[in-house]
Amino acid sequence: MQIIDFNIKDNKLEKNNERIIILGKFNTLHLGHQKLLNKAIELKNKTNKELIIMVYPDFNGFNKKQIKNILPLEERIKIFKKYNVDYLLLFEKNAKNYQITREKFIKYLKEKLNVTDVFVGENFSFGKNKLDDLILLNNNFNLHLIKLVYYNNQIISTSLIKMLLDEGAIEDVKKLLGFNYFYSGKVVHGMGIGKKYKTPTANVNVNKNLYPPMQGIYLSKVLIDNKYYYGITSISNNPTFKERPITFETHIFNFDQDIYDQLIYVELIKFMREPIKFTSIKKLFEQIEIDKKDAIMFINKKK
Ligand SMILES: Cc1cc2nc3c(=O)[nH]c(=O)nc-3n(C[C@H](O)[C@H](O)[C@H](O)COP(=O)(O)O)c2cc1C
Ligand SMILES: Nc1ncnc2c1ncn2[C@@H]1O[C@H](COP(=O)(O)OP(=O)(O)OP(=O)(O)O)[C@@H](O)[C@H]1O
Repeated sequence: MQIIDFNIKDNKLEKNNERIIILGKFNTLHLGHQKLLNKAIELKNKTNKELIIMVYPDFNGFNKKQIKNILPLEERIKIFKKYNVDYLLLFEKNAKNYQITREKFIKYLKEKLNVTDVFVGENFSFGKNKLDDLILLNNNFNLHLIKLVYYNNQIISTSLIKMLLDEGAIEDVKKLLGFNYFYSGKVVHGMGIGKKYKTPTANVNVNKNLYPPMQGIYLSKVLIDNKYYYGITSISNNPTFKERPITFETHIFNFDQDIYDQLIYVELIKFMREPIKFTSIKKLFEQIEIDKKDAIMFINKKK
């Protein structure tokens, strides 16, 4: 997969291939996005045309701000590679790119990228004028307008999933994403307190662009070296202790290997409770023992 930084003047791709493009921001990959992607891949396989997907990076070029996404760009790249997408068109939100007219953008797609087919959801628009935008696309390409995917009468959208994450509604998030919300990163050293209380935790250095869920204690599944383990994850600023930054740490069940510096994936399965400010470390670890029992009970029920 080739990553192209959008540039209206450059980015000329070879003419000998016709191409399909999926237009949107794609800040994550929810069930609506997956429908679009699967339909476009069907056409790619049928026609041998190459597939381009337009995505927004984790950066807002207007105010130079980092954006927090449910899937930071590096995770999205891994997924699009698995889908065999040929090109990722990185479209930075900045004044220069936003000044480009729809007509110029369409000309660029046709002449520079040799696009013949465009996939968008029914709610797609370049700006405010949705109907006009769709007519314009239809006049210039084979337009594949994909019906929106709903959950409980609500259109699935990135914004809706972010709202649910803010509430810790991790099980609903899974229904909209089609996969467990997860984060990944290398295991780093913590304070070493957990070990003393028979609860070692894998602290993960998460991508700064990750959109976090509500702080809390979650039942989780951890992927290490292609093998899954259950765990309990604490995402909190550890209110029992003074001025600790937010940490992402997991006590992994039935596991005692040294994994410092190793890349792990942590999938959140169930919200268990909110973090509590305990009056002593002893009380905190008494509660953690209860959490372990609750988690094991739940895991055994699932099996
Ligand atoms: C299952 C679990 C539940 C936790 N619950 C809380 C909590 O309610 N309040 C809190 O201040 N810290 C909580 N923590 C975080 C602990 O403060 C943290 O694991 C401990 O300070 C050890 O940190 P270390 O890994 O840096 O040594 C929890 C951790 C785990 C694994
Ligand atoms: N629920 C959905 N079903 C089908 N297609 C969708 C759905 N939501 C978005 N799309 C389409 O997927 C493409 C990318 O969507 P985009 O990421 O821009 O929107 P979104 O997920 O609704 O995000 P936001 O909430 O930030 O607007 C667009 O073509 C859009 O029309």
